[in-house]
Amino acid sequence: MSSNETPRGPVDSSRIPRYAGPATFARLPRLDEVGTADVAVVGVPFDSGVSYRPGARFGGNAIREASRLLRPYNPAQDASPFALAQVADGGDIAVNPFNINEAVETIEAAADDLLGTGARLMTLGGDHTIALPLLRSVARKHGPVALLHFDAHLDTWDTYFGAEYTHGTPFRRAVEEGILDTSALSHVGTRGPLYGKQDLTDDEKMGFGIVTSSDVYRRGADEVADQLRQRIGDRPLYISIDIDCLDPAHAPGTGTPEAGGMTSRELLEILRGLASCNLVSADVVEVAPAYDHAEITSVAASHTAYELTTIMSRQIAEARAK
Ligand SMILES: N=C(N)NCCCC(=O)O
Ligand SMILES: [Zn+2]
Ligand SMILES: [Zn+2]
Repeated sequence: MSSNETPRGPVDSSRIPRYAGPATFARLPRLDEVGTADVAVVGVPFDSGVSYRPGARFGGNAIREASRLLRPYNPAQDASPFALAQVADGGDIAVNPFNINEAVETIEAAADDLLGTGARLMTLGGDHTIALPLLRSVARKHGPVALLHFDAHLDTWDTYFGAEYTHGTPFRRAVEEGILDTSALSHVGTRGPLYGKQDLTDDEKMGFGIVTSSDVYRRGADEVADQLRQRIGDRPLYISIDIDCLDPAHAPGTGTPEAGGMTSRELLEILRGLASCNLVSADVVEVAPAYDHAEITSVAASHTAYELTTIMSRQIAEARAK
């Protein structure tokens, strides 16, 4: 979208019932209907990298379905994200479910294409394996990026069954490849049993700081967001959200649930506290609708993606106004 064009927004739910028609994220136009977008929302139907329950390949479409109820004005950030910038749904990346190496390459190439048009990426669904190719592509454009990783798990393990590309290993690979800015790496929402104490030692050596789910509970979302914001500064930032950062009460529909997690309110509040960060792209992963009930998980995921797209749209509009 050029700066003098008005973005094409979502379908008007006061005229066309919000449950009618095929689902795009937030009822936004498809990318092919608008040509190019400032923020491209893209599904990544891939879950061949999981160590436990499969099903995150269906996450993107479940989030799109749950996002029908989102409305155009976000009072928490005092912004109408879809009027400030062109946000559009780019459909799904067609990923090989039988060959993880090829899937990783396909995701990286698709992300390169989209970022090459000038869009920021907001990906929906998939297992956490997909963060690696997305980070590779983002780092190719911006250089090593700061990473905020919301997750019950560290995802900095080495291999599973000898496999390097899995949903438990993307961030170790990313550190090895030099695509992360190791002065600004944080896990948020971490909890649950580990394989050994060494997991934490290894993770710290890679440069990660940890804000556990109990830290969030004790210190509160505002203080946590302030601390994260200071650490990130004005570096280009990638936010990766594994929906299992939430307590299973707030996100039952996921593959590796752990008790004692954050509430969806805490997650959304922390994200709002990061609104001034230079968010270049983001993902919401590990939504597995087969284990969901009443769309609890996909509703939480859709609101999470809404806050993230609001942050990106506001920044795009601010940069244009300068
Ligand atoms: N949900 C993600 N991304 N990772 C979980 C890995 C848990 C494990 O198998 O030890
Ligand atoms: Zn996880
Ligand atoms: Zn994860």
